[in-house]
Amino acid sequence: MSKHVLAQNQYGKAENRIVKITRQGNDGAWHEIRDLNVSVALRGEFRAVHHTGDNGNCLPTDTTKNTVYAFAKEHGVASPEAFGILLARHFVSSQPVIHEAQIRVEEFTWDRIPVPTRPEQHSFVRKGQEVRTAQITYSGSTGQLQVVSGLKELTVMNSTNSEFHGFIKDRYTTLQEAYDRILATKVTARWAHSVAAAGADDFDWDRSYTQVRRHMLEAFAETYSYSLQQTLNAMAERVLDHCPTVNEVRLNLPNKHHFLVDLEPFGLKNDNEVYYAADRMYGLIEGTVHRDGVQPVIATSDWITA
Ligand SMILES: O=c1[nH]c(=O)c2[nH]c(=O)[nH]c2[nH]1
Repeated sequence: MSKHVLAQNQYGKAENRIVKITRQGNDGAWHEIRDLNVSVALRGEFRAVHHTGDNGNCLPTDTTKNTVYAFAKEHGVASPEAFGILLARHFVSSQPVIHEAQIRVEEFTWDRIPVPTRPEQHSFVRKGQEVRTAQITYSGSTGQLQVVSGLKELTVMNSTNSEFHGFIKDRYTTLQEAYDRILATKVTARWAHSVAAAGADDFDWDRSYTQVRRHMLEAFAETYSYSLQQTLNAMAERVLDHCPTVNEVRLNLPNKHHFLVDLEPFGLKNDNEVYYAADRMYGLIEGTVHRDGVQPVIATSDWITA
């Protein structure tokens, strides 16, 4: 007989990252997304589980994770509250030993990227302002002024129009070819200006920033992508094409992987609807694109994380 008392206890799978895509319209081209972080905590008759190693009352945390993904497919995600209520009720009503369930939901919200060439269907930018950056170097001896503008933490997603296949396969390759995947990245961008020191005071830096940001977002949204590398190049080229004072663009793009959840074990078909949003590890795609004949100046050695 133990002298100690097992007091409050709970368990479950925390931080299930889930992206649910709902396709609407006759052709399914209009996408709605819900991007959630769902944590499950179960409370109930778990004394034996702790004391004797008898797991007869233990619904595995792995099952609670599967339930979250399966429920997204079966019931959809009407709202964080509605989804949480469904899950909490399910755990308590389906297992007599579970007396209470607490579901915590964080929702990451997204705006649509306005695209001039088509309705805003499947391209999104995460809500919340990015961080704008600027690095200015002025040399007293040469009188040279170098301005590198930039931004970081601008998270974007295309919920379709992205493929990745035809890559090298060696004995360590397990990646399946993808013909319709989510493409998401958190953009770090820097661009160097050719504005001469004499003209720097009259230059409209705010307007320039807005233009570069818009062109990068439009290129991200409009590019039918066969790799994030191709999207990187398209974004940088679009800026160079439209912003004459920009000489060079460097982009650091972590590939924020979204993996299709296997719902077959639960008799459910996953038609590219329910994704697991992984935060680590991630592909990191980086590159500089500059005008021909221009010497690149932007550092390539920065430490970028997703
Ligand atoms: O767009 C991509 N580029 C890659 O180089 C790569 N590698 C990988 O595993 N997935 C992807 N996706």
